[in-house]
Amino acid sequence: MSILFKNAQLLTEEGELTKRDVLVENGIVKQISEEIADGAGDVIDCNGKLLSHGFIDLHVHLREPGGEAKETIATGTLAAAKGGFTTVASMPNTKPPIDTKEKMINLQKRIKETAKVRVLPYAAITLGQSGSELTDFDALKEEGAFAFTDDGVGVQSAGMMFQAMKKAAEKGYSIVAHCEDNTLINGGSFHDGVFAKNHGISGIPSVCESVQIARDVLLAEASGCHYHVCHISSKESVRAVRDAKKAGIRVTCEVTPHHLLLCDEDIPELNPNFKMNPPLRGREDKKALIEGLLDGTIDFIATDHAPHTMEEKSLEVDKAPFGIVGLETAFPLLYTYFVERGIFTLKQLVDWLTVKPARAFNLDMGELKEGISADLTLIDLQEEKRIDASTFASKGKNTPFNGWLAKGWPVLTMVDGKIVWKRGE
Ligand SMILES: NC(=O)N[C@@H](CC(=O)O)C(=O)O
Ligand SMILES: [Zn+2]
Ligand SMILES: [Zn+2]
Repeated sequence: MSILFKNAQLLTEEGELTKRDVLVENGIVKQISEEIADGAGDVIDCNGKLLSHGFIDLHVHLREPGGEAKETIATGTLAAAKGGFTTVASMPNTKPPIDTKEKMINLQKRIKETAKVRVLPYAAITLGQSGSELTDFDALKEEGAFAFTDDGVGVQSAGMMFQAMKKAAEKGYSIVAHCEDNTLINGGSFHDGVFAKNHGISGIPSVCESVQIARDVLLAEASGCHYHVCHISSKESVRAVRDAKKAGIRVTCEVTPHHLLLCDEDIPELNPNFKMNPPLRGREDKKALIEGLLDGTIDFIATDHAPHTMEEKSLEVDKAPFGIVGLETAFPLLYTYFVERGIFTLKQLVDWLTVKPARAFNLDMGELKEGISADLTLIDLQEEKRIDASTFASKGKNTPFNGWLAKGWPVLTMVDGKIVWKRGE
């Protein structure tokens, strides 16, 4: 079984685009050269489109088990494939949360049966994500847990977090944190900034996140564990991570496309599609996130794809759940609003979606070169269209970007040498 990609554009180490042919054989990238003659297998004429290593999203919510009305492994991973992602890491805040070996075994079975792309399942740090008792890390790891997180809630007690980190450090596991101090949420749905003020509502202050990051980097230092911060959103948080990295602490962090693209001034009205956790912060915060990516404080981009049903998102804003979808719009939005505007280079953007997340977690993937598993995505950088949530493969249509014009749409996604999604099919 072989597939030959003809006339593709590949990014070089220096960030230049060069024309190459790429031969995939038995699931492996067999050869990359200027010209490869047609053989017995299929030929795909890329016609100058960008061929990249498949994108890696280490923060998605697939909602199975228990949340199938919002998303399933099948629909979420099809959405991933449509967005050019070949690997996603799924969050364990399902119903019930993935906190025991048995639940992990069942989840792995469902992944095997229904996933369209690679899925790396996270397990919970604490039983029921309740913050009071650690899960059995070793047993969960044995069943393929990717790392440990209570995403959806912060681990409230420093003592519990320290225990988790010490245990993780012993075995070389990663602790991944949603940072949110429950005593500082303030009953808010939006950031404690201009939007909340204009609407006379209470907001979630930045310290709600940053105090927990500051606490955790010190715990990471004392325990020696690899500590990763989810969806970093405020300028103080970026500073805390920057200082920690300078001090030699093993901390990494991710930022979402929506926190890079939007701030609270962009929220048009009390609209649940602009409600997510952490909230869209101020203009200065958005600027700090972009700077943090550019100076290496922020390691990579992850979508925090968080689908909810139309019914849930039609509730009044304070009753609607937090979260927005992101898999099918991440690349075109970032390409259009950052690369085309000269803020990021194409190489930087692709690295933040491929090799950078892989490196942060020591995954042996992320670079397009001979010998790798053929996880590839083909992108039409010229195609421009309006985002239309009704066409999403995801069950979740909850996006603040509906109607936005964006360029750079994936047209084909391959995992392990198999085409898992192709435009028009
Ligand atoms: N990001 C969100 O707003 N929501 C996530 C939870 C989370 O990522 O914290 C969800 O599970 O819906
Ligand atoms: Zn979270
Ligand atoms: Zn999340």
